[in-house]
Amino acid sequence: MGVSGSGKSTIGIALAESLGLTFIDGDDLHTPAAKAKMGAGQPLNDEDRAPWLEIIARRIADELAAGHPIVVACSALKRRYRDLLVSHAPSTVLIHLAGDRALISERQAGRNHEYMPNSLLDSQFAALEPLEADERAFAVSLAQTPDAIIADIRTRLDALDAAGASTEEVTA
Ligand SMILES: Nc1ncnc2c1ncn2[C@@H]1O[C@H](COP(=O)(O)OP(=O)(O)OP(=O)(O)O)[C@@H](O)[C@H]1O
Ligand SMILES: O=C(O)[C@H](O)[C@@H](O)[C@H](O)[C@H](O)CO
Repeated sequence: MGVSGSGKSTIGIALAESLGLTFIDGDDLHTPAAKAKMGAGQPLNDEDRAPWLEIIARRIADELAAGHPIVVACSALKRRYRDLLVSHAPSTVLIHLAGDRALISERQAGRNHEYMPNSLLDSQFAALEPLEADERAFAVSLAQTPDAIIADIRTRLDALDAAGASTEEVTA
């Protein structure tokens, strides 16, 4: 999870490969209308995100029901969004790719996104609610190479496993 440009797709793909799991990018599950709204420079609101989060939550539940632990990239900016995802898959581990706005803005400048303008970064930070202590979650710094981030995540997941928490599905 994290704001636009935090590395969810990049790290999600690499993490899924590293863990031998399927990867699902929440961006691929947006409706054309939602993509058009963001493309027009309008941030999504709670009403816009609700059906999208439901679709992601159902995909997670379906994959887990079929015995396929997965890695999912989803902004999951607000606590109640994360609670919805976790309600469908209680074993979810949320991983926040956290970093400062300047670095993320720099990274956004280096890519051409299908629809997301860099101008929406402030609205992403405005919507972002930091992880809370009771969430089965951790933050990792995005100010590292992708390989270092993957190593960091795997260390933290192993620690969760050692603590007896099975990690069937992670959300980046
Ligand atoms: N750890 C990293 N180090 C350097 N560059 C990175 C790192 N992670 C991602 N990037 C680069 O930053 C840009 C944004 O990454 P990415 O598209 O994965 O973010 P995202 O969170 O999925 O964004 P969005 O939600 O807008 O799709 C890409 O150009 C990507 O190659
Ligand atoms: O929650 C949201 O506002 C959206 O999911 C955005 O985060 C974009 O989909 C994604 O970041 C692509 O840029």
